[in-house]
Amino acid sequence: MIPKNAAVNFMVAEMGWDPQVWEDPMAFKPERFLEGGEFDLTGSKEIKMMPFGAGRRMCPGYALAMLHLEYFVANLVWNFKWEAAGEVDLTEKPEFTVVMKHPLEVKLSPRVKASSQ
Ligand code: HEM
Repeated sequence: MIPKNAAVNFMVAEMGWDPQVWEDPMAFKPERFLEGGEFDLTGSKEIKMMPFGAGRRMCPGYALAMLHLEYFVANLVWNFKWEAAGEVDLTEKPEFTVVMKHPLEVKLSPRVKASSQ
């Protein structure tokens, strides 16, 4: 029984580390977020992650935010060549949010496009 006026916290990060929720949770597998993958952002079928909250008060701007983020990342990949400048170490460090213990260093170079002028 949850007492009246109790504050209820969801352990959102733990959800992401739970092998009962995610297959091989610590593996870097971005393809799991492809359409048709094990990823459900709205939590309509089940709640496996909740970056935009869940339920009736879920972020109403999530579709706009996702469009913007996809557009932003797509442009970064389209306009720049990304190469690791050293060893890539995905070890985590908890701060206000979870950050990389050894920050990623990249070598960025612009993808030169043929000018139309
Ligand atoms: C990456 C971008 C964003 C993230 C991670 C995010 C995340 C969230 C989260 C976690 C909540 C609380 C949901 C809950 O209480 O269960 C929320 C609420 C809300 N968000 Fe977002 N949001 C984003 C972008 C946006 C955008 C672009 C808009 C508007 C254009 C927006 C408008 C709102 C509003 C109005 C609420 C309050 C909804 C309510 O209380 O009924 N958000 N958002």
